[in-house]
Amino acid sequence: AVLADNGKEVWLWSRNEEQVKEINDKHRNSRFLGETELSPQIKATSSLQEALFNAQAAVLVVPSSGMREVAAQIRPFLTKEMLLIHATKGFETGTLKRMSAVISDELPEIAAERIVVLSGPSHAEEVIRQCPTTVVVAAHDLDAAEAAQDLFINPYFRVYTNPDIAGVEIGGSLKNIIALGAGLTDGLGFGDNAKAALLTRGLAEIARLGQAMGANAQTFAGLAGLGDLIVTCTSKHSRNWRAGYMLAQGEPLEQVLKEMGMVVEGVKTTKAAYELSRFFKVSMPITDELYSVLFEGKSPKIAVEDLMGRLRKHEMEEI
Ligand SMILES: NC(=O)C1=CN([C@@H]2O[C@H](COP(=O)(O)OP(=O)(O)OC[C@H]3O[C@@H](n4cnc5c(N)ncnc54)[C@H](OP(=O)(O)O)[C@@H]3O)[C@@H](O)[C@H]2O)C=CC1
Ligand SMILES: O=C(CO)COP(=O)(O)O
Repeated sequence: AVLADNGKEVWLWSRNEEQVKEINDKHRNSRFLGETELSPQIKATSSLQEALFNAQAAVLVVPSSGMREVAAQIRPFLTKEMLLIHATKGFETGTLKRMSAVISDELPEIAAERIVVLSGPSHAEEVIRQCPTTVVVAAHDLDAAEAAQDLFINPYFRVYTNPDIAGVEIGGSLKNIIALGAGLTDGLGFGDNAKAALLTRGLAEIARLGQAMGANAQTFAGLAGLGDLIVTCTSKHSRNWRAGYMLAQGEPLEQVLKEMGMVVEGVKTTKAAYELSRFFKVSMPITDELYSVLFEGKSPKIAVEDLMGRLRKHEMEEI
């Protein structure tokens, strides 16, 4: 919608024929956007070849679990000049790779300089209403970042550049763990103090792992770090927050995910971060407790008690 508002011809690709038909015939995507009318400049297709024909840029936004498969599928239709922008938040299960690395694996002929990450505090439900939104585009190459900035920027969608791809991907992914935790503490009826504690100490462990993985600490104070953490932990639009809230009501994880019907990246990301924290030998107490709640049946209330009862320490201590 942002690209169409900027006068671009936009082709959406979907594997769902009914969705394609609805977008083309009625200019609506009712499953995700209700009655909102889409610009007629947005066309849909179930053919990747058609979607990518003569394209200046491809924007990949499937859930992290589908990124490798979709990147491989688009390979025959890419040109070297095309900009590859992704907005997916998460790591690949098993390999623990960031999404830009998964894309590079599958598209070896695309120069790393053409890969751009778009991230930040941006719920689709508000962007479609043209609510003022700020995001960041990260690329190794400033020209590529500025080309992506040019495509998206407009009076309601402000786009900053940042050279730190790792930091932007890691910040956007790890905040979903803390958002699950924020939903849990809200669901348990704990107040604003608990939420502020979770965000602040959550950001500390996000930055700790991020720096160990080669990211710039400053990125975590920016839109892809603190910004996205705030929007996801404080909004009812957030699927991760909602999933945490439902878990606190005692609903089993499988049922929560089924009811949501949309991706809750924080679940897989908790497992990935749990493994990454051990690989990089970084302490992530909130992630550890969430791992126990999600995958080991620990009671959320006991998890909070255990976090509060940890050994006393200095606020700036590394471990
Ligand atoms: N929604 C938001 O506001 C934001 C989302 N993101 C990130 O974007 C990514 C996608 O999120 P979102 O669109 O909200 O997720 P949803 O679950 O709402 O939608 C996912 C869409 O991707 C399709 N899909 C899933 N896997 C594949 C695949 N292998 N091949 C083709 N299509 C596939 C699904 O199709 P089907 O219905 O057929 O399964 C569905 O249409 C996530 O990483 C999320 O964190 C980032 C910023 C904001
Ligand atoms: O990343 C998002 C907003 O920036 C969307 O968060 P959820 O996936 O929790 O809905």
